[in-house]
Amino acid sequence: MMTPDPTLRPDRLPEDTDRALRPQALEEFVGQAEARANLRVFIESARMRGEAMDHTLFHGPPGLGKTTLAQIMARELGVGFRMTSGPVLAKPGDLAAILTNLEPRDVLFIDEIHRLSPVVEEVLYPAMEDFALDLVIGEGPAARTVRIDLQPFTLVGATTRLGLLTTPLRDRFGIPTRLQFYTEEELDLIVGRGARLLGVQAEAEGTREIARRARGTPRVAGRLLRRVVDFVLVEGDGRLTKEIADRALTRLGVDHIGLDGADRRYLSLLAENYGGGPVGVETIAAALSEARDAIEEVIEPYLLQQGLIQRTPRGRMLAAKAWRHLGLEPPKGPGQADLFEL
Ligand SMILES: Nc1ncnc2c1ncn2[C@@H]1O[C@H](COP(=O)(O)OP(=O)(O)OP(=O)(O)O)[C@@H](O)[C@H]1O
Ligand SMILES: [Mg+2]
Repeated sequence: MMTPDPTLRPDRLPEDTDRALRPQALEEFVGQAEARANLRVFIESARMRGEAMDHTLFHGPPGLGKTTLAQIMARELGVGFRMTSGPVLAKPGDLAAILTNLEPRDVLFIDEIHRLSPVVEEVLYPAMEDFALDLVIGEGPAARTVRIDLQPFTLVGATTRLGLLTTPLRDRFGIPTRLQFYTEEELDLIVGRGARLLGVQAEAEGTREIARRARGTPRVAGRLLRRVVDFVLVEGDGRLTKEIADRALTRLGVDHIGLDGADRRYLSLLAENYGGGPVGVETIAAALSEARDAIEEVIEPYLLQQGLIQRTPRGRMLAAKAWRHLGLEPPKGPGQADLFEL
């Protein structure tokens, strides 16, 4: 079995290899038409009023542009950008220090906001609602609460797991925005732009091939592009063609619909060990030796979107399309009948 290349996964690398390809303005940002159109209005309106834009929450699978959009928002609003993340904010004081140092109308970006600890989250409530910080001074019976005013700011939260956000936090975002997987056409534009930025001559069929196999995800498209460019330079004649893209991607274990080794291991497990399911996600995680979170956040969203698997109350099931993709006949046993009962 082919070991999946970890750098092809849409989740983050320690160092951000995406930086050079990251769009800087809303104008350059491809796709997410609805979100983009709405953001344009809210940004413009905030600018006209000279006020901080409403708090915004981006949610969706990794690599679809949440961090990118947060940075673009700050730039288009013409304000400062401060960035932190849920797990980094260990104590209420950590967040308080950041909040008291914000300039008027700044964007504060909190990544992985579903991983904020409850005591830190408490600090956010009055900050988001009233631009205020409630500090407890002293201890025991002498303790009292002092309210400190903050500069008005825009909190931008990002999460791959909307379901893990507490309701009070979720309710405080005026602009919740779900990011969708990208279409092949949109990814084609992103790959074409990337190729130009990397100074590579690309044929239309070549960028299209990468777009088709990018798992609906700009981050994956960017990584595949860089790998293909390596092949173009070393084995090709300097032009990114469909043939060299196909050869490179096949060598990297990315199949013709963009599934990588980990995706295929997931599908094969369901087919070969469980007759197509239903199988609980814990069982799948244990069998694949992957964290349950990684399965739910990284692998499954795309397989679900492609109609390769289904989520049922009793577990995950392989769809007919996945059986065919694996080159197998879908069984006509009771496993499949379950699908129609639901
Ligand atoms: N619409 C887009 N057009 C062009 N490139 C994009 C677009 N969206 C994202 N990218 C590229 O994909 C990379 C990943 O995007 P980003 O880091 O914003 O994803 P994310 O949603 O924050 O992911 P995570 O959940 O892992 O934090 C960016 O560096 C950028 O190069
Ligand atoms: Mg991000």
